[in-house]
Amino acid sequence: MAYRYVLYRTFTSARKVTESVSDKPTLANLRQEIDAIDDKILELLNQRATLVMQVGALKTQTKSDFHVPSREREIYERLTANNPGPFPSEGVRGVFREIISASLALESPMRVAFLGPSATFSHLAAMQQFGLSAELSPERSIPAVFEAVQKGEAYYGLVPVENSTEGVISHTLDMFMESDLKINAEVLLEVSHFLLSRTGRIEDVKKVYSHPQPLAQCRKWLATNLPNIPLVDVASTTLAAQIVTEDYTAAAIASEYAASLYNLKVVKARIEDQVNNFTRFLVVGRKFADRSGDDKTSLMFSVKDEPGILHRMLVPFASRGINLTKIESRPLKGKAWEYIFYLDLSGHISDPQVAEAVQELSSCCQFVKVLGSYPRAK
Ligand SMILES: C=C(O[C@@H]1C=C(C(=O)O)C=C[C@H]1O)C(=O)O
Repeated sequence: MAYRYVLYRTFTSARKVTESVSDKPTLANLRQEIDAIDDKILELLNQRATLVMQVGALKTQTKSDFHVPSREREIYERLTANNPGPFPSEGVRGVFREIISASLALESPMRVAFLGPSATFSHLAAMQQFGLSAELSPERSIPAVFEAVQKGEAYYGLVPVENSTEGVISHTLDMFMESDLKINAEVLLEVSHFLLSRTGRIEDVKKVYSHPQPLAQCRKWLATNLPNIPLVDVASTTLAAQIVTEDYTAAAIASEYAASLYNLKVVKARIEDQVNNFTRFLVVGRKFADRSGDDKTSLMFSVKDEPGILHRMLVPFASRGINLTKIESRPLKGKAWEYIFYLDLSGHISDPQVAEAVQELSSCCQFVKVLGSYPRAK
């Protein structure tokens, strides 16, 4: 019923405006109306920017951080929940992400280090999370991303942590052994691979370049559609795209964004063997993130080697009904057969139940480190 009402309201109000211009809507009339609405949107955006600048001035006086992800999350949630349509809610989030990104840049462009080079999936994830007004800076390695944040050269760092088909990226998890940076957000990105070339014609392809992971994820498609064509491993999908710009007989497996960046044509879209291929990225910063109301907490700990320890380390969570969303173990360097555990759970470290469970866990651990509490990615 609500949906019908919305449709009725949308069409009746649109009709009224149309009638005021002409009885019969023409392309020119409709565009005139759109222009008038765009002018209003622009006026409102400027009113909003003035308020954001006032907030910035207040925050400078109180020496508080300008960027507040929990407030941004609240804005996205409220607007998508209240959106009557037909404008899609996914679009609402995208539009407001850019509005907020541009508002933050009014203060000073926010610098975010990511695992480069440009046009890789980490770059796409950084754009998805921070919008186009953030200053996105590619780094050569995962440790270099952490270092840029540690030194204050970047406000945040973004690194991949796991892929739904290839599993965990252990290099990122290992970084938390030495680094005290905190996880401030997680980003989920659907990974889709595109076959790109200069001509866009499959019959011209005599060689395929890519990073070993996309080559592995597209193995079946390649064997069926390009049998006997040499596959060449290179350091990144971006490098593959760059090589292809100079060779008409080569193709690269890379992102759709790489096609627009390097002016390549799409030979075939979405060639991954497994649909629903997602990569999860972590955003790291120097401080803990505030509670957003729907958060996850990541912990890292090592336990004493004794009977029943695996059971004991889970009891503090099970007894409080805390949901564990992931558990991973990694060998403790320099200590054969001793392990570090990584655990993700539902809730924020400021929730009394979560804080108590972590406290109880420490009684059976050699050490516990809270890596961060952050909004759950949707
Ligand atoms: C304006 C604020 O500061 C920043 C900008 C925001 C915005 O454009 O809405 C939201 C949160 C902050 O990252 C605020 O905290 O309200």
